[in-house]
Amino acid sequence: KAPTSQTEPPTVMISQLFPNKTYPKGEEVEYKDENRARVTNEEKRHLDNLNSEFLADYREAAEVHRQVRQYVQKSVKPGQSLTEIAETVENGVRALTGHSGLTEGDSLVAGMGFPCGLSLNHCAAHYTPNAGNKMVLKQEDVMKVDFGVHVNGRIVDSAFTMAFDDKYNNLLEAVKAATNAGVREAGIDARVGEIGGVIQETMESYEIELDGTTYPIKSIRNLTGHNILPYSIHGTKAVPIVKSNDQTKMEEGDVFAIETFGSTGNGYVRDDMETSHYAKRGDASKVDLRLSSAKSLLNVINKNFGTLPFCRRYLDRLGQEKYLLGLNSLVQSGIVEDYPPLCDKKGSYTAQFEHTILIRPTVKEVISRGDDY
Ligand SMILES: O=S(=O)(c1cccs1)N(Cc1ccc(F)cc1)Cc1ncn[nH]1
Ligand SMILES: [Mn+2]
Ligand SMILES: [Mn+2]
Ligand SMILES: [Mn+2]
Repeated sequence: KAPTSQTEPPTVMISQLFPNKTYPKGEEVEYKDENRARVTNEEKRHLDNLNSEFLADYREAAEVHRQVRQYVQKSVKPGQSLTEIAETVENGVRALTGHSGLTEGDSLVAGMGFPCGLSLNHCAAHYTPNAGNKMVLKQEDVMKVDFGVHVNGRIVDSAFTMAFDDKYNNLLEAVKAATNAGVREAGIDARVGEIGGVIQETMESYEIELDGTTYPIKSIRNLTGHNILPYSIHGTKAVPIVKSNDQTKMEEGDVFAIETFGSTGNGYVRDDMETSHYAKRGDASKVDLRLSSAKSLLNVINKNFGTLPFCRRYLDRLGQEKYLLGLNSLVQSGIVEDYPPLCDKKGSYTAQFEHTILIRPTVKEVISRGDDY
C-alpha cells in the first residue's frame, strides 16, 4: 500500500504523497495595480497554463525543500557535526526526489540543486564541510542553512538561519523582515535598485544588543539576490540588498531568488577559508586540456552535474580520488568557477533568509513559502 504520510527522517518520495503530480502551490500574491497584469485577463491565464510542466516541477522541488528543512529545524541540535547535518539534508533531498545521484546522469534529472551551505557566524554563504572536517555545531552558533532542490533543472533556492540562543533574535527578525519586504516589492516591471532600497531600509531599522554592546544591523552590501535559469543558479540579473540606481526591471516569466543578509560587522564579505563549492561555467569555451586528470574530472562533472554547482563531498561519494590538482586546473583555465566561503569580519554575526519567486503572467508565486518562513 502506498505511504500517505512522510517519515522522520524523511524517506517517502513527494511524487508518492501527491498523486498525478498535483503538488501544493506556493503563496500566490496579486500584483499591485501598476504591474498591469490582471488575473482576469484571458490571455494571461492562457499563458500561465502553457507552463503546467514548469509549474509542476517547481512545486515538487519546493515541497521537497519544505519537508527536508522542517525535519532539519526539528532535529538539528548543538553537538552534531556539520558533516552529518549536511548529509541529513542531502539524503533527504535525494530520497524525496527519488534520485540518489549515484548513477551517471541521475542527479541531472532531480536532486540537489546546489550544495547544502552551513555557513557559521561571521561567514554568510558558500561554506559546506569538505572530507575530514571535524567541526561540531555549538550552542552559540548562528548557522545559515542554504540548499537547492531541482526537478528537471528547475531550481528552488531557499535558505533560513538557525540559532539556539535567543540573544540573536533581533538579527534573525531583521533579516526575515527584510527578505519579506523584498518579496513584497518584487513584481512585473519592478526595478531591482528600488527593491534594494526597501530591503536596506527594513534591515537597518533594527539593532541588536550582544554582551552589553548595541550593534546596528547592516545589509551586506556586496551580496545580492539573483534570477535563476534552467540548470543555472546565478542567472543574469542581480537584486541588490542596499539602495542602488540599477534600473534593471523584473520581467514576466522570470524566476528570482530574493535573499537578504544582515550583519553586526562591516556589512561587507570577502573570500575566506578553503573552497568547497564549484560549478562548470555555462559559457566555458572549448579549452584543450593537457592534464589527463583534468580531462577525466571534467567528464565526471559534465555527466553528473552539468552546470549545477557541486562540492568536493559530491566527488568523494562518486568514488573520485586525488582530484584536487585537476579541479584546480579546471578553475585556472576558466572552465569551472570556484565559490569560496564569503565572510564578514571575525567576531561578527550574519543571518540570511531566502525565497524563490515565480513572476508568473497572472500572479507572483512565492514557491518556497512554508509555515516556517
Ligand atoms: O552568490 S552567488 O554566487 C550570486 C549572487 C548573484 C549572482 S551570483 N550565488 C549563486 C550560487 C553560487 C554557488 C552555489 F553553490 C549556489 C548558489 C547566490 C547564492 N548562493 C547560495 N544561494 N544563493
Ligand atoms: Mn523523477
Ligand atoms: Mn541560496
Ligand atoms: Mn540564491
